[in-house]
Amino acid sequence: MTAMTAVTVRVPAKVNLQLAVGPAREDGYHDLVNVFHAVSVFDEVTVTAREPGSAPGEIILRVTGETGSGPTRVPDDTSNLAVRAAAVLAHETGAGTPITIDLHKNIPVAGGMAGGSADAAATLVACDTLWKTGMAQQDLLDLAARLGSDVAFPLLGRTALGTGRGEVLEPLPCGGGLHWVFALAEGGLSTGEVFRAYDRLRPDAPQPQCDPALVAALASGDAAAVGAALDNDLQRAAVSLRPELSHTLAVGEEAGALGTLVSGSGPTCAFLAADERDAQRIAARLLEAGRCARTITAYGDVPGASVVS
Ligand SMILES: C[C@@](CO)(OP(=O)(O)O)[C@H](O)COP(=O)(O)OP(=O)(O)OC[C@H]1O[C@@H](n2ccc(N)nc2=O)[C@H](O)[C@@H]1O
Ligand SMILES: Nc1ncnc2c1ncn2[C@@H]1O[C@H](COP(=O)(O)OP(=O)(O)O)[C@@H](O)[C@H]1O
Repeated sequence: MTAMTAVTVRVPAKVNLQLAVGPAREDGYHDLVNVFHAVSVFDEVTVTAREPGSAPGEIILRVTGETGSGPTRVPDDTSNLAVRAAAVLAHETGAGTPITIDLHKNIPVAGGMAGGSADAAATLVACDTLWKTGMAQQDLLDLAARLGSDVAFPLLGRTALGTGRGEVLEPLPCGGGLHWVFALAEGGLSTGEVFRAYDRLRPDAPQPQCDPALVAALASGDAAAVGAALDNDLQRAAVSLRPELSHTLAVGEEAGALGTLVSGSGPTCAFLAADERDAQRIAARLLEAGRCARTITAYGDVPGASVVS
């Protein structure tokens, strides 16, 4: 049998159906109630073993596709979350052999859809497979949480409730498919800056609570009720940094979306549609109104990071 030399993993983006944010903690993070929902916008991560004799531990990174621009551009050095994920797994297991990581990105960069976290999760799965480290799911989830608050979720995918800083996950049943339109903005927003704007706007933030109406609507697959329950505490903060987002949200509302909200820390706006045709119609209206750079239609929920070859 020949040794495996390359592993490709497909990993989804997320939208947050509820994002309730508590007050700033002493460690600078915020306690969250974060209802993650994985959608059919995928990055692909391929990890390839390099020739024996290459410097051990050295990781080469290549990034293609949606790479972003300006200060939020995807880094192509060791600060890239995918490289950090491979390095952490190698360090924990002692298994790291020289690899090349190819990221093919479709998830909008710094758009509040957790593309970097998705790449890190996919890299953990790809390296675990290539290096045959045989990590238990819970060990991968723990490693993921060390890399970032959002990195554990794309390992699970589907729909899940995240508490703590978002890394403590519990799957939530989603009884029916949901159809989405995402309106992409020019340039990204820094997650840390959005949380800081939130602290200025809500110095009195209460402890976050999960909305039972959303959980019930999801379980029964009632898209209209899910739309009515969508809620994001970071939305005001994101709009305060990018006032034009309020116009984008208004176009979706006028077009009759079942629900509208900023995705996570933004600036991507998410619109829940009744079905795929409705999603195409809302996307066309957003483009006609000239209120976004680009649209993507997608559905959820979808599985988490999985090996495709
Ligand atoms: C807001 C959310 C919603 O899912 O994601 P995005 O919409 O940006 O993708 C997440 O909470 C982002 O998760 P992630 O992007 O992994 O954040 P991290 O790397 O852990 O933290 C980046 C910065 O965000 C702030 N942060 C993050 C998570 C949290 N619970 N409280 C925070 O205050 C901190 O300022 C931290 O320095
Ligand atoms: N693999 C990666 N893909 C995208 N961004 C990355 C990656 N690794 C590190 N980053 C950094 O993380 C920032 C946030 O990117 P991203 O995860 O796409 O957005 P968000 O946190 O808004 O969901 C980027 O601006 C970039 O500087």
